[in-house]
Amino acid sequence: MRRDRLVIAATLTAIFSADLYFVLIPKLRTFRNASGHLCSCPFNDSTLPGTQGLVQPMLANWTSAPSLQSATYPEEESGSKLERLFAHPLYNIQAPALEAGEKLLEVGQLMDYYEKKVLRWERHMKLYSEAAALSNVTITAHEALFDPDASWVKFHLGITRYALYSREDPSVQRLVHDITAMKVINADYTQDEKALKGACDCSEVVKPSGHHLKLSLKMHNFAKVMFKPMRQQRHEETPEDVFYFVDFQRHNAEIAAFHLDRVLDFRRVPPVVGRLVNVTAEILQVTQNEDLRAVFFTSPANNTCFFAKCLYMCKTEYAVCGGPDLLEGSLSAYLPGLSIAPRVSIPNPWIRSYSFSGREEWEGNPFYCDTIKQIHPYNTGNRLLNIIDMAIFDFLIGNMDRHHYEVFNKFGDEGFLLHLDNARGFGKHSQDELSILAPLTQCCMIKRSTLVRLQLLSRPQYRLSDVLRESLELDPLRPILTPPHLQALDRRLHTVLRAVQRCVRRLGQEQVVTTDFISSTLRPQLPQQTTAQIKAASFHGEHEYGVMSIKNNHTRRNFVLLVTLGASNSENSTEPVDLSDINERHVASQAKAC
Ligand SMILES: Nc1ncnc2c1ncn2[C@@H]1O[C@H](COP(=O)(O)OP(=O)(O)OP(=O)(O)O)[C@@H](O)[C@H]1O
Ligand SMILES: [Mn+2]
Repeated sequence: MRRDRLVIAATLTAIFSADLYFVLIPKLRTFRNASGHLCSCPFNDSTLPGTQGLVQPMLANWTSAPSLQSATYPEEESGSKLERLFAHPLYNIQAPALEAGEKLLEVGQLMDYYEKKVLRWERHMKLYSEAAALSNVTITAHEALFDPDASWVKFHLGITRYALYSREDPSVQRLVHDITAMKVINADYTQDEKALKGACDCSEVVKPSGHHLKLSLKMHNFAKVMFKPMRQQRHEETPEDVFYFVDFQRHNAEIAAFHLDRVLDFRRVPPVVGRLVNVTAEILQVTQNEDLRAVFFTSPANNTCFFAKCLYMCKTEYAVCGGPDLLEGSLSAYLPGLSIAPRVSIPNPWIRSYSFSGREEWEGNPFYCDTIKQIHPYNTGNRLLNIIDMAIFDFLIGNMDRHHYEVFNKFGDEGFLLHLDNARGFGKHSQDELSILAPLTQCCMIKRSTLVRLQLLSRPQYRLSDVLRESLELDPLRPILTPPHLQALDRRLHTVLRAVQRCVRRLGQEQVVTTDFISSTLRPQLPQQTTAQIKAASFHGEHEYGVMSIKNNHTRRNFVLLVTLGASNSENSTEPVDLSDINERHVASQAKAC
């Protein structure tokens, strides 16, 4: 009996030792190797669930930038993630020197325009004060002074064909700060609401949309901002049964969208900042519009409130109230006026039906993008890729209300898209509206420059929710987004990356990831040995990548091109470069990447 026990014990020990030696130890070794640094391939981390087979090889192909390696920035590294993001080479690419016509406005032209506006305002105020004195009405007249060095003027002057502002432009930070302190000298309905003249077709639930309670505020230095008051508490989610087109406009969504746009490096949203507005002193007492004054009332709780003039919503239960006078709101810096910088508003090809039961073609036709690709301006240039950027942005914020987009006339088809009006974003954090991504999933295209930034933001060292949280901390109305909204951003970012992954599996990287339109569309039309002049390049020797704006001799157009180059090429950066040469080198460095 005792011998039996001994045999059993000996057998078990033998089995355990064999298991330890042949199974457990090798497993531990593999695990250690996997989490170790055997492969120096960048982006080689596990931050993208379910992205094996796409993101790692894809990114390995694109860049061998050591600065992107986890080894350089361990996850727990302290310090500002936002600063680290903006210090990253991808966010420090030297912009090409601007050529004539690439700026939206010239200084002289803008100054003449504003001088005329200031004179008109002064004339108007003189007449208004005289009329008020005659009728024995006291008005609060605030001093107004135009300052050509004001940050809002600098913002207008800094708009180019590439973006609303440049990364390094200090005037945008200054403007955001200034807006919180500027004195309001006039308040009025916005132009589009004025066009409604108080009429509202109640058979159309959505359009026209004069019930949003947005106002335009003029400041003491002639800056103009659009004010959207707070209508919803931060923690409230849009109820399930509410259609997106009757959803509230959220002031915090406007603020968060500006910050997100900056973090994504799009720079297509005008600066927005939160501010506590005194609705009595800064709206009621400064407005000269009788209609606006007429919608103010005092609530039973003695708070000053106002409601929209639209008949459909002219009910006091839809009013917003100060507490008793102060009300949170978003203030968005106005773009230069339409008479000096005309813009065109274009229906979004992926527009939704603004009725209870309607359906648009794209919702039922999986080949819808093929049709769009044939139509001008989506059949050439960057327009369709810009629409896809916008769809990604809207998917991240959960905005289903992108019925139109605007572009500056001056920049023609190659201009960037303005992402105005993001107030219907951030309505639901617990739900991701996949249909917003339709332009990406149906067209299966994405700019390489957008994708690399999204991938960077999916890494723990630059996690989107972390950098955005930090950025939003700069706003006076912080916290702007609740934690679930921030977490939703990370989840949605991975959804975008997975959508790209599926496209690449189906169609191949060449077709899906567009080097800002050079590789798949333009190159085949070019003669074999077409040369391209690099206007500006930013090489980060040790990082081995650069972005160049090249002027193509054949088409005389500029492109931003992301390429992988060896460190030794940096001294060639001002030499004319052969396109096919770039691609050869690109391929060569891809091969050695991992
Ligand atoms: N920062 C800005 N500068 C200049 N114009 C702006 C700005 N923001 C918005 N606008 C203009 O005002 C219009 C209405 O603004 P917005 O879309 O934010 O309000 P809305 O009430 O939601 O209107 P709609 O329902 O038509 O979208 C925009 O289409 C745009 O032309
Ligand atoms: Mn809108």
